[in-house]
Amino acid sequence: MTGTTMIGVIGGSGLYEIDGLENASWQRVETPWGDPSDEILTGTLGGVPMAFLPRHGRGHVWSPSTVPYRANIDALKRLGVTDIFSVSACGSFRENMAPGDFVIVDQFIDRTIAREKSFFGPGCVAHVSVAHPTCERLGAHAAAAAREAGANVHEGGTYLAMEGPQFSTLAESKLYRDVWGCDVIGMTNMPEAKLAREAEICYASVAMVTDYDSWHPDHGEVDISEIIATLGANVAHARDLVAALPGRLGGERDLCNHGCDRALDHAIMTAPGARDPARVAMLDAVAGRVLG
Ligand SMILES: CSC[C@H]1O[C@H](OP(=O)(O)O)[C@H](O)[C@@H]1O
Ligand SMILES: Nc1ncnc2[nH]cnc12
Repeated sequence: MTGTTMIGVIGGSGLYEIDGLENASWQRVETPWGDPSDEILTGTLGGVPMAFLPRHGRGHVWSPSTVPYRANIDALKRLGVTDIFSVSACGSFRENMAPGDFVIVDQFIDRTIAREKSFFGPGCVAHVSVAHPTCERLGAHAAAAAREAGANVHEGGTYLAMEGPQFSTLAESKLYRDVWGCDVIGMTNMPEAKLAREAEICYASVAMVTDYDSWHPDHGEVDISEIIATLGANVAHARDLVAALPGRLGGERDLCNHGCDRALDHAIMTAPGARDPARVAMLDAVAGRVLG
């Protein structure tokens, strides 16, 4: 065993709080990247420490483009989170991935264009691999927990991350489905997953299908009221999934067999003497393990 587990849950549309945490309190966490989306609910569940952050803030105040992704991941790292389960609503490009189903995403195509995507930059340059952008081990736990929660689960799927906030045109929807082979679409998992990798936190993405996007001949345009109704009907599965996580992960953890927790081992390019102390100071939580 190399350390203790702390589970982080990022709640997406429809999931703004969770129940059942012992010693629960909402905590304000300051980061060098600004304020996170909201205070973070911390406590323990089944004896395992947990932190819950509503991605859009309570009351849904942040749009997909304005979610403070860097502050969110930094704040979770700062609290000691080792394993993030991201919960999101998504549209589906596959007939068999029906509204209400859960997809354990394992690949992304990042089409977002207006977001800060890295903690690194001038003064401290780093390049991590995101060839396999989610943690296989955590994804398997997410799939098992979702099944335990009674959801219909698809293990594996490619998520197209779009900028939004508008939904896709019909031509875009067909391109993503027929040409690019994507399975689901959403607006938030990028750059979240990339930042989690830079912060050496294992990351799994649980996408709850709310609609068929616009490609489906029998479903027409994406209708937000239908999305909200589907979310309402499925949020109980998401809460049950979260409740099943501590029992699956346990309180102690080994090194990640996927290497997520060592992603920065050989990633930093800037020579020690050439690093900008101000940038290095901002990386205290995210990259303190390798920057010292
Ligand atoms: C409510 S429909 C569009 C909205 O829902 C998804 O949010 P999240 O990923 O946080 O669950 C999608 O990405 C859009 O932001
Ligand atoms: N069809 C869709 N496109 C983008 N984001 C979504 N979130 C839920 N449904 C979506």
